[in-house]
Amino acid sequence: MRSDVTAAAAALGATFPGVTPPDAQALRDAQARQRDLTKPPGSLGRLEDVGCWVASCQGQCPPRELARVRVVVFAGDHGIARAGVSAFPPDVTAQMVRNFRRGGAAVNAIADSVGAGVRVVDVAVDGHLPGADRSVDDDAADHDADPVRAYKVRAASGRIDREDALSAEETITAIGAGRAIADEEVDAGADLLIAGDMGIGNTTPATAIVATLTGLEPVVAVGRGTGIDDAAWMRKTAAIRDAMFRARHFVGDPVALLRTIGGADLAAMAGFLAQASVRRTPVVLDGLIATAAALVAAQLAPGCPDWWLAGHRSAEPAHDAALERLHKQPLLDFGMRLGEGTGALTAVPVVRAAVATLSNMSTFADAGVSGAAD
Ligand SMILES: Cc1cc2ncn([C@H]3O[C@H](COP(=O)(O)O)[C@@H](O)[C@H]3O)c2cc1C
Ligand SMILES: O=C(O)c1cccnc1
Repeated sequence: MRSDVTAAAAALGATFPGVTPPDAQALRDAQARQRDLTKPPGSLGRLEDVGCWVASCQGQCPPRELARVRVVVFAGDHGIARAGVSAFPPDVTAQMVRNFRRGGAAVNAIADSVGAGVRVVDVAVDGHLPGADRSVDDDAADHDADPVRAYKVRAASGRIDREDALSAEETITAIGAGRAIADEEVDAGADLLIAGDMGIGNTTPATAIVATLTGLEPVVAVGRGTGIDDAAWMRKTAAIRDAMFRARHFVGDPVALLRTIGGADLAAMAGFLAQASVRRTPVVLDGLIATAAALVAAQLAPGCPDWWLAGHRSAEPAHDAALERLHKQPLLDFGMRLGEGTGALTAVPVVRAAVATLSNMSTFADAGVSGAAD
């Protein structure tokens, strides 16, 4: 039976109001201020662009220091994981959710180091897998009242090479869940949002979505995920080929794409990323999973990519294609391939440096420093 929360999420639906662009006047003010600061014009390189982007998102120059950076980790299992496409067993998803809650995952460590908050949402974790570690849920005394499960759509999305990931109703509920979560975060004062992922097998639907939307051949798009061997890579490539065939008519239909070859986590992330833009809140994109969801969100709510910055370039080949399609140049290129929001979080200090320089440096006039010779 549906909870009040998921019914409310479904009511939000997949039809988005228009996305308004970041503030053009604040952008011009920021660009002018960059020229007045005590440095040769342009000498801070892309840091200057990032600072200007934050100012335009905030609608003010100089921009405010980021006070509440939040990462929401969308956890969900995928039926395709049973096809041997990952180096790890599906049980790891639920086990990692427990690890996130205890603060022991990479996302927790990096978030702590950059002063960000982490929220985990179980949208489709499978708690009943054969051989699953049942003890992972022991921490939650009352499962129904557990906030991590408030937006649960289903247990594991469908096996996308053979069946739809979601029903039509589940797809709308999942998109609405992501929207509701973005609303909650913005209402609680978030000034920078990150979508993270946790779900064994999730590079398979993410790659299938990116390849479908960018026209990539599966053999070019498929990466090693958690570190699969050649045999698993061949199984994964076949699964992605079959999934792409099932979705071939849905290149222009983002809701159908999420339903056929996405999943509840990807749908919720897409809703979250689109709604952040509706709410005029900047986002740093993470790796392949988040960027696959972003490509779909860009179809759901045209104009939302203006509110996004690419945090890093994942080692996954399909991530590059997705970034290119979004015209995004990533801030970092560290060979990271973890997800969870870790790549985006690692880029947060760069964003903070961009804001700090634009806000706190003196102008030539204030500091009594001579400008460039005529
Ligand atoms: C311990 C562990 C922690 C993770 N944190 C994120 N992922 C990431 O790796 C998985 C995707 O790769 P694939 O498609 O190959 O399964 C997802 O769980 C993703 O969130 C993890 C994976 C593991 C094993
Ligand atoms: O780029 C990502 O987000 C990614 C890559 C590998 C495994 N999990 C996530």
